[in-house]
Amino acid sequence: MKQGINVGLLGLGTVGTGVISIIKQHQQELKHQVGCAVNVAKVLVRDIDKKRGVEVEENWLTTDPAEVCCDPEIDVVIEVMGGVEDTKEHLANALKNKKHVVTANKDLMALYGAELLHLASENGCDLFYEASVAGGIPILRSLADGLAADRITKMMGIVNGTTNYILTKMSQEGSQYLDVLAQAQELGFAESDPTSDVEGLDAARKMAILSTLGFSMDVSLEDVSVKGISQVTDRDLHYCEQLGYTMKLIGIAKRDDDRIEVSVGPTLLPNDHPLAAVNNEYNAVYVYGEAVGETMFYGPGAGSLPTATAVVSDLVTVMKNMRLGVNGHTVHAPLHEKVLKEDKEIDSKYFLRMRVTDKAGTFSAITSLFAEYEVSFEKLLQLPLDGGEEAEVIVITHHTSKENYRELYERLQALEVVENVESSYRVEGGQ
Ligand SMILES: NC(=O)C1=CN([C@@H]2O[C@H](COP(=O)(O)OP(=O)(O)OC[C@H]3O[C@@H](n4cnc5c(N)ncnc54)[C@H](OP(=O)(O)O)[C@@H]3O)[C@@H](O)[C@H]2O)C=CC1
Ligand SMILES: N[C@@H](CC=O)C(=O)O
Ligand code: NA
Repeated sequence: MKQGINVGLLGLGTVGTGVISIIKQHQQELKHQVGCAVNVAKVLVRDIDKKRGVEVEENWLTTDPAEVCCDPEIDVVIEVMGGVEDTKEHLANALKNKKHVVTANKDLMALYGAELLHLASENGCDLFYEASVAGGIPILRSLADGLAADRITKMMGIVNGTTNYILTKMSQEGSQYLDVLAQAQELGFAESDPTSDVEGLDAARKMAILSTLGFSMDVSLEDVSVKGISQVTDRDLHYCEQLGYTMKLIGIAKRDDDRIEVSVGPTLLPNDHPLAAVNNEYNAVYVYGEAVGETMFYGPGAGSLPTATAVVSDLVTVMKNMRLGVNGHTVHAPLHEKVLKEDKEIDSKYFLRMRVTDKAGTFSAITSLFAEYEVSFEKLLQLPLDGGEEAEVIVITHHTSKENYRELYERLQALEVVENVESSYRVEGGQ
């Protein structure tokens, strides 16, 4: 093993700053674990003159990716810049130049993970991406190592810090959606374009990565049914509270007889459900294995130092592998062919909020339709709206298939007494 390991960074924003801080502050611990010093050699940024949140040494910064990805002195490239197509090219160059890669980039791994992992293997290099899912929680290594002997059947959790922060502040403090989103951006939780957070795409990418690893199937973003939180209103949250539920953006990946479903959407959880108590930018993932049963992983899902911890831990794994001479051996082709469930096989309970005409017969028209589709009510509320001519009906259904529910929903929208179905969310937990 040589005297020290040279690391090049692509990006020095929220996560990159945390990576440099940890490398500097934990140098003694790192050296103890891997037997040599960790040196930062080069850092790619867009703007060399920008003020940085950490002390930057002379000659570190560059705007030329080749100075990081092609420099023969650099052993490991840490990608914390984001982006997809150009970033993929930078990482492909790094791997072809025999550099190990650590990335926090779920957009990239959800789209090109398989291709990059094969390129890494071909070049005898490691490629690790723990920070890409649930920030500081060591969930990918738990699936790949700690639960490697088991057969995973379900993963369910909160995997986006920004939306959990927003929903927590809206529910608990009555904050306004746009104000809290701005706070999440300020705190460094949100993506550079927060649309991917609030529309559920970031969580969907993470669920695709989790399912690929957990189910050993090639699951892509297109396989994930996605709905975000941008349409969630104060009224929805008010009724959740009134009915004893908490709303969270939940990712669900389930396997039944080798047929899978993967989805992300605002979901009502009973207040005593463990995921209902996961607040702010914290994430949590339930993993069910046939042998182990239920396990739960909890921790900060976003933010500078928590995310950087995952990145630097991957770096430590690369360095331990270098010491043992076993880099580039982690890729496995998926064991199972991916088969997605049909909508008639996907089962759930639902919350519905409808604006209806407040007159005799409305209630019976609605209940008759539910009876026609054999969907029974778990909870039902009818409340007059201001003005007196309209009312709001809130329903929590018992279990039904996604296919049946979609048809019922369309028929409800078309009912003369229903002015509009204002919102509809999945409900998990309970009976
Ligand atoms: N923030 C978080 O909590 C988490 C983020 N991630 C992921 O980590 C990655 C980084 O996120 P984050 O640190 O928040 O992002 P930031 O926007 O804070 O930082 C991005 C950094 O990359 C540099 N950069 C971006 N594009 C280019 C480019 N084309 N050429 C050169 N430099 C570039 C920027 O340079 P400059 O500073 O000069 O503008 C900046 O230093 C993303 O993939 C994100 O999804 C993963 C988990 C958690
Ligand atoms: N924007 C992401 C950052 C971590 O992946 C989030 O909010 O979870
Ligand atoms: Na993680």
